[in-house]
Amino acid sequence: MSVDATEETFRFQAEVAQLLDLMTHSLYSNKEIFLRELISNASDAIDRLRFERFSRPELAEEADSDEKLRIRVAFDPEARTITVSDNGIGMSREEVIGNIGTIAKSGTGEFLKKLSGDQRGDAALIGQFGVGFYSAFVVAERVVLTTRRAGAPPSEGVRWSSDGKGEYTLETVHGDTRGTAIVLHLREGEDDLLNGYRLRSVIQKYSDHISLPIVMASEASADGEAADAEGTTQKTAEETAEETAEETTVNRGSALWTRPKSELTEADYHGFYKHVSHDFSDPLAYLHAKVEGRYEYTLLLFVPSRAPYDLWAQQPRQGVKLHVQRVFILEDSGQVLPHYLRFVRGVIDSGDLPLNVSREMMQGSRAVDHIRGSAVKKVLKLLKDMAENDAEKYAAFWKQFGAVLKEGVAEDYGNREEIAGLLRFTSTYSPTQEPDVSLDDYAGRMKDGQDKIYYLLAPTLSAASTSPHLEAFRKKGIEVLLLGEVVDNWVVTGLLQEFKGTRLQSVAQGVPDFGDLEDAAEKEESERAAADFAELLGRLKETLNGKAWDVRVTSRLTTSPACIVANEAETDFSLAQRLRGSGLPNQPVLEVNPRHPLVERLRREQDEARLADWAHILFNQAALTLGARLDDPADFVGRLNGLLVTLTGDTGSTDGTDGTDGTGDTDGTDGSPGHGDPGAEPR
Ligand SMILES: Nc1ncnc2c1ncn2[C@@H]1O[C@H](COP(=O)(O)OP(=O)(O)OP(=O)(O)O)[C@@H](O)[C@H]1O
Repeated sequence: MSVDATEETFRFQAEVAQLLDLMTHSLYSNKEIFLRELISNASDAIDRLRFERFSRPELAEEADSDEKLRIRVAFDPEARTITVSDNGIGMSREEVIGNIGTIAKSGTGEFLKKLSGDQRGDAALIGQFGVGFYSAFVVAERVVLTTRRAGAPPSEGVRWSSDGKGEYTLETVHGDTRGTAIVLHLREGEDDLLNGYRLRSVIQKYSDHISLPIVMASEASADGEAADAEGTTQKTAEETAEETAEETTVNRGSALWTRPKSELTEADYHGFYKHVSHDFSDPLAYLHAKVEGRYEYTLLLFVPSRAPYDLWAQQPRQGVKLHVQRVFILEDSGQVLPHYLRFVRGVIDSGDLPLNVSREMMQGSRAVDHIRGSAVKKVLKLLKDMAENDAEKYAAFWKQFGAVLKEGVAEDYGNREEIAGLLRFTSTYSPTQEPDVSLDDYAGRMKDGQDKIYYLLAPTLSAASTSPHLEAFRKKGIEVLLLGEVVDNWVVTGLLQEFKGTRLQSVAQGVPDFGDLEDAAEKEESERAAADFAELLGRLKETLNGKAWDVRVTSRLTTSPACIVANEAETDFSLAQRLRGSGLPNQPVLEVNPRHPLVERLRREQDEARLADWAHILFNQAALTLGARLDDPADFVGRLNGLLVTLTGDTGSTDGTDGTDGTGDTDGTDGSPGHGDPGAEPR
């Protein structure tokens, strides 16, 4: 290629510079993966070329009759370079600027924040993020990429060059051939890579499953024999015939998912997973199914062992690649697998779709509907089998993806029951906060006479597990599911009001209903307490007018004086709270425990102002136990301090019995307690 005089210098996007720096340090112990990454990109580039040829026939004209789409790996011991080239789609100048030297992935900022500087942890994270092209700098001190876009004239070749230190140069060059060549000028001390045997074995280890041929120049037969003696590569007769005298295909080169399961080892599947997912770790589970009948398709789907970095990003990448007759067509963006299975990676290959299928066409396609239905069922079955046969593995899955799977209860009505069976919760029976209870577990150990599945929603699991609402349930030994994730609201309130015929009931909504678990004596006691406390309740209600919709006595508390619950007709308070963003239900009800000494004492409180202080303090305390925010924290503190000073009796001026507030308050303007706090403003 001849060089054009115009050379421009650009700076890397700040994130790229940061990532490059981290990458070169944290990936060093696994430096060979640069080859896997560059081959993977080359393979994607050829896939894209094949796909574009369907919609742009003029690109097809470019192809020679004997054109062989391939990836080539070469090395030059003299120049100390390794070159990875492909005859795929190539890049225009704009594409080079947009793709190389820029990170266009959503969630990059958050991802970078997670990096700690700890080498091992960062290496795993970076692997998950997808190191891609930049991994070349782990072994290279300079990388030169030369490319020409398919369909572009030879005069529009582009050369990108950088030492990875913050800047790169671009120049226009004469590009004789379509595609991309990446030349790595190795760092000092990396000469062990300049070895055909080594490169072949790295390719076979990481890239054997790439469905395109990866070719290398044939070396002295000893080298070739050594590679074959590894026994990892068996070529088809066709492939062997295609090889030139100078070049041999190093990998097997057939689409892995088309091969019979019996031929494939776990290592084959794991290697392929790393290619499709750009993940470093092995998958947690996978399924490989060839379906024949009305529609014919192959599924090779993986459940990763760790959540991808962008799982919660606005537009997370869906990781299933749709193929039609082995040709890559597009990455699923929700047409094939639903959003709640967005963590699944893999390949779906269909023989029933046209090669020029577009996202729009997929929407109305019966074949796609059928494949989707079957793929979802198979993934749910895979998870069910994992849950039944390997609880530890399933717990690991749940930790990473449980919150996403819960979305399925709302998103996938048809599979609601199956998904509900896969959910795991922490309950009052759990020894730790680990979610280890399924709805079936719960249903299986319900008490005689218990007819509901009880749950408590709270902003966090800790708030749920210490909530006063659980007191009576704990005393009666009734299990309660503790729900502390945002998505739990949607799981229980709207969509999963019952599980296999048993109703779900919040323990913080309406009047507690223990069904047959409440005996006659308890009922009688509750009724008597309601009558005995009627006057106090009326006074409290008046005081809390505008704050609490009602005040009533409850049997749900044993040790706490009060709690806040949602009104029967309301949605569960936790949902309301999150919708409003405040912390309390729209029309909360304050429930007081008639057996608590504080409540008992209040019944005798004659001083209306002091009663008002107690009422507000009880209300706000109850709000705090919900993990809610107080609307008026200063008022709460003022009232509380006022009462504390009264209780200590050490006011310096009064003993609290003279009708004043006993706070040492000197202005005496309203005579109400609560103003002894020097910081509190008058109400
Ligand atoms: N050989 C190539 N031919 C054509 N385009 C390429 C090639 N290599 C890289 N690219 C372009 O550069 C982009 C960035 O590559 P990079 O390897 O950094 O990330 P990626 O492949 O998109 O994702 P990942 O980081 O997960 O590997 C690619 O998406 C592709 O558009």
